[in-house]
Amino acid sequence: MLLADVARISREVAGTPARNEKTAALARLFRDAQPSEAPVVITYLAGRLPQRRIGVGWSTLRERFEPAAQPRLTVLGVHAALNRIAAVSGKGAQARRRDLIGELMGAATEPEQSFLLGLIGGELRQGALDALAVEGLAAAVGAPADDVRRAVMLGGSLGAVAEALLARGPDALTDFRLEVGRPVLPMLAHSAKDVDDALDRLGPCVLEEKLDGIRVQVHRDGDRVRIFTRTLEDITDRLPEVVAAARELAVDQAILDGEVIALDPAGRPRPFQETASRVGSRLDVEGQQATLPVSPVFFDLLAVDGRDLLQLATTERHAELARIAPEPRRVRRMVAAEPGSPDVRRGAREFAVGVLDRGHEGVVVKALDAPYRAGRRGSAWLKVKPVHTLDLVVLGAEWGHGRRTGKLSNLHLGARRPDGSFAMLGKTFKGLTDSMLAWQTDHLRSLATDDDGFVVRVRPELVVEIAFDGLQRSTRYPAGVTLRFARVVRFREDKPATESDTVETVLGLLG
Ligand SMILES: Nc1ncnc2c1ncn2[C@@H]1O[C@H](COP(=O)(O)OP(=O)(O)OP(=O)(O)O)[C@@H](O)[C@H]1O
Repeated sequence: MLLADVARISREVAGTPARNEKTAALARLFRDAQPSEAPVVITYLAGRLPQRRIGVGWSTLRERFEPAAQPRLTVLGVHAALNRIAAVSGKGAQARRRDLIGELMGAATEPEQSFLLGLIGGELRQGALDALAVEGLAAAVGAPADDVRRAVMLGGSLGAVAEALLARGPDALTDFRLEVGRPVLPMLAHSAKDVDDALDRLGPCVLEEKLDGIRVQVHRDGDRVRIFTRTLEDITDRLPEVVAAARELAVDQAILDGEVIALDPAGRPRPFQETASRVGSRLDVEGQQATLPVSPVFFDLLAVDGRDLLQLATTERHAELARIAPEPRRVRRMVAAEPGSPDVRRGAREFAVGVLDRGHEGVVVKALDAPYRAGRRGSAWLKVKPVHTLDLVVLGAEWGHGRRTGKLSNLHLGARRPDGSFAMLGKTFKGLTDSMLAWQTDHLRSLATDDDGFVVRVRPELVVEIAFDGLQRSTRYPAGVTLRFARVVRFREDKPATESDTVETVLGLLG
């Protein structure tokens, strides 16, 4: 398949507001794709690079390259070229990368050049593309879209499902079952205003402490244990104590959902940043384990000894979890089977206060009869936190002055639009400690697409959690609102930009 075909369909999809036209265009493209091309085509359409980063900076991308007259670049050829660029390292790497980009751009026509530049610079991102691609793929192979969606959820990757479907048709869907060792996307929560609001919306439910750690999915098969993050990254080697804890469970095979968290000797949580840096680090694991051990605390069980529990009700899954995991390895919970009763409501409020007193973040309230909806932000789980924060995406940062000279400081913050682009909501440098400033300067430089000496624009990938005192209407910002007294709480490296808060959520807070 030619890159030109992908670039053309990408423009068509972005250019029409009609969902059925978008899906039809994608279906046409998939019908023409070879199975092995599908995973790359899908990431390109979503505006992502399979290599994630290729180490090419904005100064190279800004250069003009003479375009080719005829389209002849193939998708797999471009993929291989970008792999070569990503692999360049050592002395003279910049110049070598520039040469390779020059070769690639020189072989591209003008529309292909602008597609490639958008792709490498992160400007083509289309957040909703994966959902559309599922529908396009289903239409291309004649399979029900729901079945394709479920296969993606259980297979962990749209690319793998697409490749199998294009190779073998709808029969391939039976390959994608819940399997120990293969992670699935976790179920996510919506927000509720307070405990009463959550009880009203859910009916019979269970309240659980919301631990402020890092979400993990732990797979155990005999002695083999694997640990995955919420973005399905394998972090087993970083957490030997979690592996050991999983081996102690009274079970042979299981998939567990939970949180890892660093606790002090009294069982109170240590600051989130400590847990996050421990989980994020591959260096000196043994030393770190000695100084900052983390504990897994589980709240769900997806499979046990060959049985898939996803369709079972919360109550039944929790009963199975209680059977295999001892109490300290499970979150504390309180069942509210009759949420209409004043006593139960009072008890629920007291439970939430007790959770905060123990230093945790809030509660997650879950409907008792709900199945586990992997990969979905379902309305069966509602989180209640006393401090409202937003997870926004860094769009750029300004060079600091005075004490902050040479550091990237004032952050430009964006909320996600339905089409995957971002609307800037405001700026802040409040709440940033010296070590956060140093970290963000390094990190944002690696995402830079432009630097005019005042503002560095970056690929919209870094999520930051922002506290604020309220919203105010503003004609200066595109969504018509800005944040009052915004301050950075922490970086959310565990959260992809596609799951950051949306403009709709922000406008909903205006009341
Ligand atoms: N008992 C619990 N049940 C479910 N999730 C929990 C629980 N305790 C802590 N968590 C964490 O809270 C998150 C639930 O909120 P959500 O699904 O919206 O993810 P999030 O956007 O990362 O949320 P937040 O930023 O509030 O942690 C989970 O991803 C998980 O990491």
